[in-house]
Amino acid sequence: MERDLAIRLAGVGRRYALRGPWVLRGVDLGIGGGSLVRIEGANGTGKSTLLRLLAGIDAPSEGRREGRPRTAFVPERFPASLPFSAVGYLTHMGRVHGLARGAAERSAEQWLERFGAGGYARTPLAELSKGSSQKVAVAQALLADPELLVLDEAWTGLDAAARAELDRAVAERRAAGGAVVFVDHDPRRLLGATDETYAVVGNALNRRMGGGTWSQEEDGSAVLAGPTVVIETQGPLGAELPPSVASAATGIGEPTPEGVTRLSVPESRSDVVLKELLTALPPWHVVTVGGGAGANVPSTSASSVASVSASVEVGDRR
Ligand SMILES: Nc1ncnc2c1ncn2[C@@H]1O[C@H](COP(=O)(O)OP(=O)(O)OP(=O)(O)O)[C@@H](O)[C@H]1O
Repeated sequence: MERDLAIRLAGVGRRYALRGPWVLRGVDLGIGGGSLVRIEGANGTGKSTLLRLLAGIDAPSEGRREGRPRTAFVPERFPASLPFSAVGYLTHMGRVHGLARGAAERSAEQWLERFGAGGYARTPLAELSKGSSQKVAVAQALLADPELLVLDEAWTGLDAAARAELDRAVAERRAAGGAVVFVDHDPRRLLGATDETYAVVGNALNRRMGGGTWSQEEDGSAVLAGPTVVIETQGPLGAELPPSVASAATGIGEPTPEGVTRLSVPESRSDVVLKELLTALPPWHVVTVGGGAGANVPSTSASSVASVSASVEVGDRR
């Protein structure tokens, strides 16, 4: 494994029953030390499944998790009925993470203070409000300085001050060389700081590149506003996508064994992307062009792409 990678999933698949449907398949994901990675996707696509695999609290049905960083996880649902006080639970977790008792107690109290929950330190977990138990869930993950911090909707339920404190804690972890992977329903969460964004689509993980305007659906899920176009394209054997195409795409699928790559592109940029593909040296073959989320364009076969191809002038080549 490369030295600077905190963790890698290699060819990972997960399904919950023998011969059941694959929730995830063929996931290759390397997370570098110090990086901040966002995972997104519609409800039920497998984001939490992916985070549990990264955190090592669930095992892949196929493929491997490589690397053994000291890992902490904030689950989507915190088991608030555990028979502990807040500080008792955190001290216990500190010891599980390898801290001595005194250090665990000090760290527990400091993190509760930081999240504005110092006043609840002696309160039984079962008596805490939802927001206060979320503070304990977050403190639990931070108290042992993890090398890999995995956050599943960790901001949900926190008040504004605690959300800002968690943002600061994420920045501190990264500054110390730790990697942070997160899922959050708010598309603006850590927006300027995120190094990479991946979307779970189908049962695959697509790296999302380029811009796009995010909006929020009524159910709280995030969607890319504006129509998108799906382009299937086949390049010369082993060729990388032209960089201008990669940066314009909002989603890039893993190539099929035949070398066909599926791209999601904002409709407003699809003409430019098609032109870039067709004028690349050597050119990429456009297999299909079709409507993605909210797209106005009907699915078309490659033959109708000829009109785009015909309008491309070689002089435009960059
Ligand atoms: N322990 C489990 N046993 C059986 N099926 C499961 C289990 N955990 C998740 N699944 C199934 O796997 C699929 C993906 O679930 P997962 O919770 O990973 O999605 P998600 O993208 O995090 O969803 P959400 O956005 O709603 O939180 C769903 O169909 C879910 O029912």
